[in-house]
Amino acid sequence: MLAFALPATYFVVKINVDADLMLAKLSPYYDKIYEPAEDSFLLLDLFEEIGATVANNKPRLVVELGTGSGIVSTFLNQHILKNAFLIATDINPHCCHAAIATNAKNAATVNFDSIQGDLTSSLRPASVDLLIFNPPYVPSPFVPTVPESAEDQTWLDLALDGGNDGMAVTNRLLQSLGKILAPKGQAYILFCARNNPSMVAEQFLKDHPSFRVEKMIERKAGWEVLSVYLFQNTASQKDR
Ligand SMILES: C[S@@+](CC[C@H](N)C(=O)[O-])C[C@H]1O[C@@H](n2cnc3c(N)ncnc32)[C@H](O)[C@@H]1O
Repeated sequence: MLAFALPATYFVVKINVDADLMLAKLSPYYDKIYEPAEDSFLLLDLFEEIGATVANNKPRLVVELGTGSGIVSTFLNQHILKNAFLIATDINPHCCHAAIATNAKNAATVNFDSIQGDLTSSLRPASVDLLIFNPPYVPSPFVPTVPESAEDQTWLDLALDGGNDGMAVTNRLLQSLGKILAPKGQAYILFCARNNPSMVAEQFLKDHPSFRVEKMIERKAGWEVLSVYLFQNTASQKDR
């Protein structure tokens, strides 16, 4: 079992990946960023299980989109991918600060940074070897508008509301995946059952014949069923 801690300024917390989570909500970020939850832990459990395989691929640039507290990318940095460069991105600036603090608390390495931005907009095409995204996946009437100032109180609304079918944000990523992944690059994307992930995967494969898609893990979380799918670019450098 792997132990993990978030910074004291954020949560006083020690997480055992399989079990306990104790939060003391004392932080400057509290109420502004997404607290680690069942979806975050599903990703940690998956990477704990397949960590050796992921590390064997020797990804050089690893990007977590929508990093929230930074728990997933810090976990990867600390336990799985010690030689990669990790970028934790989020549209919410408070998450970028929290992710840097979480990493500094746990891994204290220089191979980690954070960028505020919309999905992959700040990244070079064909540059990402490993991409991870736990998106706003909950079906909702609309996707909240992005606040104009850091002081706005509505940043957290962007964490869960995913618009129609909960797929508005994820669909935008899927449309850019073929462009942003490096040759042989991989993306691990989390879905809830209401996103209809098997249908999404089928349609994606029709549009992207050079990809392979596989369901990696699925778990009931309360009344929701969560899963993580791997989208693998099988095109090599030569094919591009
Ligand atoms: C469900 S939370 C996941 C947080 C964290 N990765 C975790 O697993 O605990 C979704 C995150 O995506 C971010 N987000 C929403 N829309 C985004 C966008 N267009 N670009 C980048 N990040 C976005 C939210 O701010 C939020 O931090």
